[in-house]
Amino acid sequence: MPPTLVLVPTYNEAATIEVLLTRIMELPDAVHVLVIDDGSPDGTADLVRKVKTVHPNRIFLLERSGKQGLGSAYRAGFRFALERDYTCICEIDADLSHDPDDLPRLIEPVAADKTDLAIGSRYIGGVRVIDWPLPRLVLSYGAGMYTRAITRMPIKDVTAGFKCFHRRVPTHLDLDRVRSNGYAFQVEMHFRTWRAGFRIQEVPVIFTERSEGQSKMSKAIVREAAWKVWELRLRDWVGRL
Ligand SMILES: Nc1nc2c(ncn2[C@@H]2O[C@H](COP(=O)(O)OP(=O)(O)O[C@H]3O[C@H](CO)[C@@H](O)[C@H](O)[C@@H]3O)[C@@H](O)[C@H]2O)c(=O)[nH]1
Repeated sequence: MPPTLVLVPTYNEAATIEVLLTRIMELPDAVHVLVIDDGSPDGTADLVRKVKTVHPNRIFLLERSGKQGLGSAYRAGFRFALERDYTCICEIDADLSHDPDDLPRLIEPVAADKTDLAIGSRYIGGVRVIDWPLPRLVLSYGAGMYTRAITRMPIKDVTAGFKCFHRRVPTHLDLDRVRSNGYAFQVEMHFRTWRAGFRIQEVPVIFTERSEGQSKMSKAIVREAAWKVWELRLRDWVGRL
């Protein structure tokens, strides 16, 4: 497996972060983790430091002051990865809704140069979501239909947060231009990756609703995603993506 960095943004994920890190550490040694924590009041960073004492060379912690958004956390994570020698750069949620055992299935096609971005998809070959309340499932699935209708992006799970990029993708994309901060960050990265001509593959995964902690979904995040797709489409149309 090539040098791989798994980015984990966290805000109040003390209930699950230790288990997540321990499970990722069961993967081959080439897989490292960067947790980007936004000063979680529940002490998430202390727990990361605790697991880090066991794996000092594989776990990294970036501590930021105050909640600055998912997109901002990922931008910082990608910069960290690109300053170092990682070939594969993955994203995963901290709440165990994504199964860390699926990481090799996302890393392998990228490592074998069969694709530039492997997306862990909930919506190919049916709907693979466990325990999501119906309104949340309808919102996520509906957001996908809306986004695809406006952007024409050939991706089923447009808001997926579980994926693996080859480093050539974020190297090519100008991260300073990716301004979305909520879950729209995921849509914007997919759109820019696709429009830049990179290869994208969706890999079926099962998404299980978190049993601990709370989602950071908010009306502001939904609003941002709703107008962002129009902005991306229009920018692309006038050649100023
Ligand atoms: N550092 C940091 N991390 C954050 C912030 N906001 C959220 N996170 C972290 O980002 C991850 C995802 O946030 P959740 O709030 O758990 O997301 P969700 O509602 O379960 O979201 C699901 O749907 C989204 C939209 O479709 C997906 O983008 C996401 O991957 C997941 O599938 C979690 O690890 C959470 O701690 C923030 O402001 N700062």
